[in-house]
Amino acid sequence: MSLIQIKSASRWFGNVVAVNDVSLDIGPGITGLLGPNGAGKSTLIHMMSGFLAPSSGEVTLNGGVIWQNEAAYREIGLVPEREGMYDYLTGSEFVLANAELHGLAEPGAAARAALETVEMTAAADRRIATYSKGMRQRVKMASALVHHPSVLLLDEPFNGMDPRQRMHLMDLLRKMGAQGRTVLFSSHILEEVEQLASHIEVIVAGRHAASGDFRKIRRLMTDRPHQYLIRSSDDRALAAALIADASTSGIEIDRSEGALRVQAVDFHRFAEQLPRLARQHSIRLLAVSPSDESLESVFSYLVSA
Ligand SMILES: Nc1ncnc2c1ncn2[C@@H]1O[C@H](COP(=O)(O)OP(=O)(O)OP(=O)(O)O)[C@@H](O)[C@H]1O
Repeated sequence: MSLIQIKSASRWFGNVVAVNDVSLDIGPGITGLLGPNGAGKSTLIHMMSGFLAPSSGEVTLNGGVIWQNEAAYREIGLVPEREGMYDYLTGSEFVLANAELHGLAEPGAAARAALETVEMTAAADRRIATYSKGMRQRVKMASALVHHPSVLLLDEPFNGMDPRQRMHLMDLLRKMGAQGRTVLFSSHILEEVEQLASHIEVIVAGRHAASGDFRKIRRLMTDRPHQYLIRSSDDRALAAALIADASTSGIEIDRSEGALRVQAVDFHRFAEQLPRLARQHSIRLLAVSPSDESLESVFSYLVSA
Protein backbone atom coordinates (compact mmCIF):
# COMPACT_ATOMS: atom_id res chain seq x y z
CA MET A 1 0.00 0.00 0.00
CA SER A 2 1.56 3.28 -1.07
CA LEU A 3 0.85 6.82 0.00
CA ILE A 4 2.00 9.89 -1.89
CA GLN A 5 2.00 13.08 0.15
CA ILE A 6 2.29 16.51 -1.37
CA LYS A 7 3.17 19.01 1.32
CA SER A 8 2.86 22.73 0.54
CA ALA A 9 4.44 22.06 -2.84
CA SER A 10 4.95 24.84 -5.37
CA ARG A 11 6.66 24.78 -8.72
CA TRP A 12 7.46 27.77 -10.84
CA PHE A 13 9.05 28.16 -14.25
CA GLY A 14 10.66 31.61 -14.45
CA ASN A 15 7.85 33.85 -13.30
CA VAL A 16 5.04 31.39 -14.15
CA VAL A 17 3.69 29.68 -11.04
CA ALA A 18 2.42 26.33 -12.34
CA VAL A 19 1.65 24.79 -8.92
CA ASN A 20 0.97 27.05 -5.97
CA ASP A 21 1.22 25.75 -2.39
CA VAL A 22 -0.65 22.47 -2.91
CA SER A 23 -1.08 19.91 -0.11
CA LEU A 24 -2.67 16.56 -0.93
CA ASP A 25 -2.50 12.89 0.05
CA ILE A 26 -3.00 10.23 -2.62
CA GLY A 27 -3.62 6.73 -1.27
CA PRO A 28 -4.55 3.30 -2.67
CA GLY A 29 -7.43 3.02 -5.16
CA ILE A 30 -8.23 5.35 -8.05
CA THR A 31 -7.99 9.12 -7.70
CA GLY A 32 -9.03 11.50 -10.46
CA LEU A 33 -7.09 14.75 -10.80
CA LEU A 34 -9.54 17.15 -12.41
CA GLY A 35 -8.80 20.63 -13.72
CA PRO A 36 -8.99 22.79 -16.83
CA ASN A 37 -6.13 23.02 -19.33
CA GLY A 38 -3.09 24.74 -17.90
CA ALA A 39 -4.22 24.18 -14.29
CA GLY A 40 -0.96 22.54 -13.29
CA LYS A 41 -1.98 18.88 -13.49
CA SER A 42 1.03 17.75 -15.53
CA THR A 43 3.42 19.69 -13.33
CA LEU A 44 1.93 18.06 -10.23
CA ILE A 45 2.15 14.60 -11.80
CA HIS A 46 5.75 15.22 -12.83
CA MET A 47 6.61 16.13 -9.24
CA MET A 48 4.86 12.98 -7.97
CA SER A 49 6.78 10.81 -10.42
CA GLY A 50 10.18 12.27 -9.56
CA PHE A 51 10.49 13.85 -12.98
CA LEU A 52 10.57 17.41 -11.58
CA ALA A 53 11.72 18.80 -8.24
CA PRO A 54 9.31 21.07 -6.37
CA SER A 55 10.56 24.69 -6.15
CA SER A 56 9.41 24.66 -2.53
CA GLY A 57 7.64 22.18 -0.25
CA GLU A 58 8.01 18.42 -0.66
CA VAL A 59 6.54 15.39 -2.34
CA THR A 60 7.03 12.05 -0.59
CA LEU A 61 6.25 8.38 -1.14
CA ASN A 62 5.65 6.45 2.08
CA GLY A 63 7.49 9.17 3.95
CA GLY A 64 10.60 9.38 1.72
CA VAL A 65 11.24 12.35 -0.58
CA ILE A 66 10.69 11.21 -4.18
CA TRP A 67 13.06 13.56 -6.00
CA GLN A 68 16.36 11.80 -6.85
CA ASN A 69 15.35 8.76 -4.84
CA GLU A 70 15.93 5.54 -6.78
CA ALA A 71 14.01 3.41 -4.30
CA ALA A 72 10.95 5.61 -4.89
CA TYR A 73 11.37 5.48 -8.68
CA ARG A 74 11.16 1.68 -8.51
CA GLU A 75 7.70 2.00 -6.95
CA ILE A 76 6.31 4.50 -9.46
CA GLY A 77 5.11 4.12 -13.07
CA LEU A 78 4.38 7.21 -15.18
CA VAL A 79 2.26 7.32 -18.33
CA PRO A 80 3.09 10.77 -19.71
CA GLU A 81 0.74 12.81 -21.84
CA ARG A 82 3.24 13.53 -24.55
CA GLU A 83 3.93 11.11 -27.33
CA GLY A 84 7.66 11.48 -27.08
CA MET A 85 8.15 7.90 -28.12
CA TYR A 86 10.64 6.42 -30.47
CA ASP A 87 8.67 5.77 -33.59
CA TYR A 88 11.46 3.67 -35.10
CA LEU A 89 11.32 1.14 -32.23
CA THR A 90 8.85 -1.70 -32.06
CA GLY A 91 6.46 -1.76 -29.12
CA SER A 92 8.37 -4.58 -27.52
CA GLU A 93 11.76 -2.84 -27.94
CA PHE A 94 10.30 0.26 -26.29
CA VAL A 95 8.98 -1.65 -23.27
CA LEU A 96 12.16 -3.72 -23.04
CA ALA A 97 14.28 -0.54 -22.90
CA ASN A 98 12.38 0.56 -19.81
CA ALA A 99 12.70 -2.91 -18.23
CA GLU A 100 16.47 -2.69 -18.73
CA LEU A 101 16.59 0.85 -17.38
CA HIS A 102 15.02 -0.44 -14.19
CA GLY A 103 17.67 -3.16 -13.99
CA LEU A 104 15.10 -5.98 -13.90
CA ALA A 105 16.53 -9.50 -13.61
CA GLU A 106 14.62 -10.81 -16.62
CA PRO A 107 13.78 -7.80 -18.73
CA GLY A 108 12.55 -9.79 -21.75
CA ALA A 109 10.02 -11.78 -19.74
CA ALA A 110 8.89 -8.66 -17.86
CA ALA A 111 8.35 -6.77 -21.14
CA ARG A 112 6.33 -9.64 -22.61
CA ALA A 113 4.16 -9.86 -19.48
CA ALA A 114 3.50 -6.09 -19.48
CA LEU A 115 2.56 -6.13 -23.17
CA GLU A 116 0.22 -9.06 -22.48
CA THR A 117 -1.48 -7.09 -19.67
CA VAL A 118 -2.40 -4.30 -22.08
CA GLU A 119 -3.32 -6.76 -24.85
CA MET A 120 -0.57 -5.62 -27.17
CA THR A 121 1.16 -8.98 -27.72
CA ALA A 122 -0.06 -9.37 -31.30
CA ALA A 123 1.21 -5.95 -32.38
CA ALA A 124 4.35 -5.93 -30.19
CA ASP A 125 6.77 -6.48 -33.06
CA ARG A 126 5.38 -3.70 -35.24
CA ARG A 127 7.05 -0.32 -35.27
CA ILE A 128 5.44 2.32 -33.06
CA ALA A 129 5.13 4.58 -36.12
CA THR A 130 2.37 2.26 -37.38
CA TYR A 131 0.33 2.34 -34.14
CA SER A 132 -3.00 4.07 -33.59
CA LYS A 133 -3.37 6.59 -30.77
CA GLY A 134 -4.92 3.94 -28.51
CA MET A 135 -2.15 1.45 -29.23
CA ARG A 136 0.49 4.05 -28.40
CA GLN A 137 -1.28 4.74 -25.16
CA ARG A 138 -1.28 1.03 -24.31
CA VAL A 139 2.41 0.65 -25.08
CA LYS A 140 3.18 3.65 -22.83
CA MET A 141 1.09 1.90 -20.20
CA ALA A 142 3.04 -1.38 -20.63
CA SER A 143 6.27 0.55 -20.26
CA ALA A 144 5.02 2.20 -17.06
CA LEU A 145 3.91 -1.17 -15.64
CA VAL A 146 6.92 -3.27 -16.58
CA HIS A 147 8.55 -3.04 -13.13
CA HIS A 148 5.29 -3.70 -11.21
CA PRO A 149 5.06 -0.29 -9.56
CA SER A 150 2.74 0.15 -6.59
CA VAL A 151 1.91 3.65 -7.84
CA LEU A 152 0.67 4.40 -11.35
CA LEU A 153 0.37 8.01 -12.53
CA LEU A 154 -1.34 8.76 -15.84
CA ASP A 155 -1.47 12.17 -17.48
CA GLU A 156 -4.66 12.66 -19.57
CA PRO A 157 -4.67 8.96 -20.55
CA PHE A 158 -8.04 9.08 -22.34
CA ASN A 159 -7.20 11.93 -24.70
CA GLY A 160 -7.89 10.93 -28.29
CA MET A 161 -9.10 7.42 -27.42
CA ASP A 162 -12.16 5.90 -29.03
CA PRO A 163 -14.92 4.55 -26.73
CA ARG A 164 -13.76 0.94 -26.95
CA GLN A 165 -10.15 1.81 -26.08
CA ARG A 166 -11.41 4.01 -23.28
CA MET A 167 -13.45 1.17 -21.78
CA HIS A 168 -10.54 -1.20 -22.01
CA LEU A 169 -8.22 1.21 -20.19
CA MET A 170 -10.87 1.93 -17.58
CA ASP A 171 -11.20 -1.82 -16.89
CA LEU A 172 -7.46 -2.14 -16.56
CA LEU A 173 -7.23 0.79 -14.14
CA ARG A 174 -10.15 -0.56 -12.11
CA LYS A 175 -8.32 -3.87 -11.74
CA MET A 176 -5.22 -2.08 -10.52
CA GLY A 177 -7.18 -0.01 -8.05
CA ALA A 178 -8.86 -3.18 -6.76
CA GLN A 179 -5.42 -4.76 -6.28
CA GLY A 180 -4.66 -1.97 -3.81
CA ARG A 181 -2.35 0.00 -6.08
CA THR A 182 -2.31 3.76 -5.89
CA VAL A 183 -3.62 4.96 -9.26
CA LEU A 184 -3.96 8.63 -10.17
CA PHE A 185 -5.06 9.96 -13.55
CA SER A 186 -5.62 13.51 -14.75
CA SER A 187 -8.43 14.78 -16.92
CA HIS A 188 -10.23 18.00 -17.76
CA ILE A 189 -13.53 16.15 -18.30
CA LEU A 190 -15.74 15.63 -15.27
CA GLU A 191 -17.74 12.76 -16.82
CA GLU A 192 -14.55 10.80 -17.47
CA VAL A 193 -13.43 11.21 -13.88
CA GLU A 194 -16.86 10.36 -12.56
CA GLN A 195 -16.91 6.98 -14.31
CA LEU A 196 -13.67 5.82 -12.80
CA ALA A 197 -12.54 7.63 -9.71
CA SER A 198 -13.86 7.02 -6.23
CA HIS A 199 -12.02 10.12 -5.08
CA ILE A 200 -11.50 13.40 -6.92
CA GLU A 201 -9.03 16.20 -6.41
CA VAL A 202 -9.70 19.44 -8.27
CA ILE A 203 -6.91 21.80 -9.20
CA VAL A 204 -7.45 25.21 -10.78
CA ALA A 205 -4.86 27.84 -11.69
CA GLY A 206 -2.16 25.96 -9.78
CA ARG A 207 -4.17 25.74 -6.58
CA HIS A 208 -5.98 22.91 -4.86
CA ALA A 209 -9.66 23.87 -5.26
CA ALA A 210 -11.72 20.94 -3.94
CA SER A 211 -11.48 17.38 -2.79
CA GLY A 212 -14.01 14.61 -2.23
CA ASP A 213 -16.10 11.93 -3.86
CA PHE A 214 -17.87 12.46 -7.11
CA ARG A 215 -21.19 13.44 -5.49
CA LYS A 216 -19.57 16.13 -3.42
CA ILE A 217 -17.75 17.62 -6.41
CA ARG A 218 -20.91 17.45 -8.54
CA ARG A 219 -22.87 19.19 -5.79
CA LEU A 220 -20.27 21.94 -5.53
CA MET A 221 -20.60 22.43 -9.26
CA THR A 222 -24.41 22.47 -9.51
CA ASP A 223 -25.11 24.43 -6.33
CA ARG A 224 -23.09 27.38 -7.53
CA PRO A 225 -24.92 30.43 -8.95
CA HIS A 226 -25.85 29.94 -12.60
CA GLN A 227 -26.09 32.73 -15.15
CA TYR A 228 -28.72 32.73 -17.85
CA LEU A 229 -29.36 34.88 -20.86
CA ILE A 230 -33.12 35.24 -21.31
CA ARG A 231 -35.10 36.80 -24.15
CA SER A 232 -38.80 37.36 -23.73
CA SER A 233 -41.74 39.35 -25.09
CA ASP A 234 -41.39 41.82 -22.16
CA ASP A 235 -37.95 41.84 -20.53
CA ARG A 236 -38.78 44.63 -18.07
CA ALA A 237 -41.86 42.94 -16.68
CA LEU A 238 -40.00 39.61 -16.45
CA ALA A 239 -37.11 41.29 -14.61
CA ALA A 240 -39.53 42.78 -12.07
CA ALA A 241 -41.22 39.42 -11.49
CA LEU A 242 -37.95 37.52 -11.16
CA ILE A 243 -36.19 39.91 -8.83
CA ALA A 244 -38.99 39.48 -6.30
CA ASP A 245 -38.33 35.73 -6.25
CA ALA A 246 -35.83 34.04 -3.92
CA SER A 247 -34.35 31.94 -6.72
CA THR A 248 -32.79 35.00 -8.33
CA SER A 249 -29.96 37.07 -6.90
CA GLY A 250 -29.26 39.54 -9.68
CA ILE A 251 -30.61 40.79 -12.98
CA GLU A 252 -29.13 43.03 -15.62
CA ILE A 253 -30.73 44.26 -18.79
CA ASP A 254 -28.22 43.72 -21.55
CA ARG A 255 -29.21 46.27 -24.18
CA SER A 256 -26.66 45.19 -26.76
CA GLU A 257 -27.93 41.59 -26.60
CA GLY A 258 -31.53 42.71 -26.19
CA ALA A 259 -31.84 40.24 -23.33
CA LEU A 260 -31.78 39.78 -19.56
CA ARG A 261 -28.77 38.43 -17.72
CA VAL A 262 -30.05 36.59 -14.70
CA GLN A 263 -28.06 35.19 -11.82
CA ALA A 264 -29.93 32.24 -10.28
CA VAL A 265 -28.90 31.01 -6.84
CA ASP A 266 -31.27 28.10 -6.48
CA PHE A 267 -31.11 26.19 -9.72
CA HIS A 268 -34.14 23.88 -9.12
CA ARG A 269 -36.44 26.60 -7.85
CA PHE A 270 -35.41 28.87 -10.72
CA ALA A 271 -36.21 26.17 -13.28
CA GLU A 272 -39.74 25.86 -11.80
CA GLN A 273 -40.40 29.55 -11.19
CA LEU A 274 -39.30 31.01 -14.50
CA PRO A 275 -42.05 29.45 -16.68
CA ARG A 276 -44.63 29.93 -13.89
CA LEU A 277 -43.89 33.65 -13.47
CA ALA A 278 -43.86 34.16 -17.22
CA ARG A 279 -47.30 32.55 -17.54
CA GLN A 280 -48.65 34.54 -14.61
CA HIS A 281 -47.61 37.83 -16.22
CA SER A 282 -48.52 36.80 -19.76
CA ILE A 283 -44.91 37.07 -20.90
CA ARG A 284 -43.64 34.81 -23.67
CA LEU A 285 -40.19 33.28 -23.16
CA LEU A 286 -38.32 33.39 -26.46
CA ALA A 287 -34.93 32.01 -25.42
CA VAL A 288 -33.31 30.79 -22.23
CA SER A 289 -29.66 29.81 -22.39
CA PRO A 290 -27.01 29.28 -19.76
CA SER A 291 -24.26 31.84 -20.31
CA ASP A 292 -21.55 30.45 -18.04
CA GLU A 293 -21.63 26.72 -18.52
CA SER A 294 -18.06 26.34 -19.63
CA LEU A 295 -16.03 24.05 -17.41
CA GLU A 296 -13.62 26.94 -16.85
CA SER A 297 -16.32 29.06 -15.24
CA VAL A 298 -17.38 26.16 -13.04
CA PHE A 299 -13.80 25.66 -12.00
CA SER A 300 -13.21 29.31 -11.27
CA TYR A 301 -16.29 29.32 -9.08
CA LEU A 302 -14.79 26.41 -7.12
CA VAL A 303 -11.57 28.30 -6.50
CA SER A 304 -13.29 31.43 -5.31
CA ALA A 305 -15.71 29.45 -3.09
N1 LIG B 1 8.54 23.77 -18.66
C1 LIG B 1 7.74 24.83 -18.53
N2 LIG B 1 8.19 26.08 -18.77
C2 LIG B 1 7.38 27.16 -18.62
N3 LIG B 1 6.09 27.10 -18.23
C3 LIG B 1 5.59 25.88 -18.00
C4 LIG B 1 6.37 24.68 -18.12
N4 LIG B 1 5.59 23.63 -17.81
C5 LIG B 1 4.38 24.14 -17.50
N5 LIG B 1 4.37 25.48 -17.60
C6 LIG B 1 3.23 26.38 -17.33
O1 LIG B 1 2.67 26.01 -16.10
C7 LIG B 1 1.25 26.05 -16.14
C8 LIG B 1 0.67 24.69 -15.79
O2 LIG B 1 0.97 23.77 -16.82
P1 LIG B 1 0.62 22.21 -16.77
O3 LIG B 1 1.08 21.59 -18.05
O4 LIG B 1 1.12 21.63 -15.51
O5 LIG B 1 -0.97 22.24 -16.73
P2 LIG B 1 -2.03 21.09 -17.06
O6 LIG B 1 -3.10 21.22 -16.07
O7 LIG B 1 -1.34 19.78 -17.16
O8 LIG B 1 -2.56 21.53 -18.44
P3 LIG B 1 -2.69 20.70 -19.80
O9 LIG B 1 -3.78 19.72 -19.58
O10 LIG B 1 -3.04 21.77 -20.78
O11 LIG B 1 -1.35 20.07 -20.03
C9 LIG B 1 0.89 26.54 -17.52
O12 LIG B 1 0.71 27.92 -17.45
C10 LIG B 1 2.11 26.19 -18.33
O13 LIG B 1 2.23 27.07 -19.42
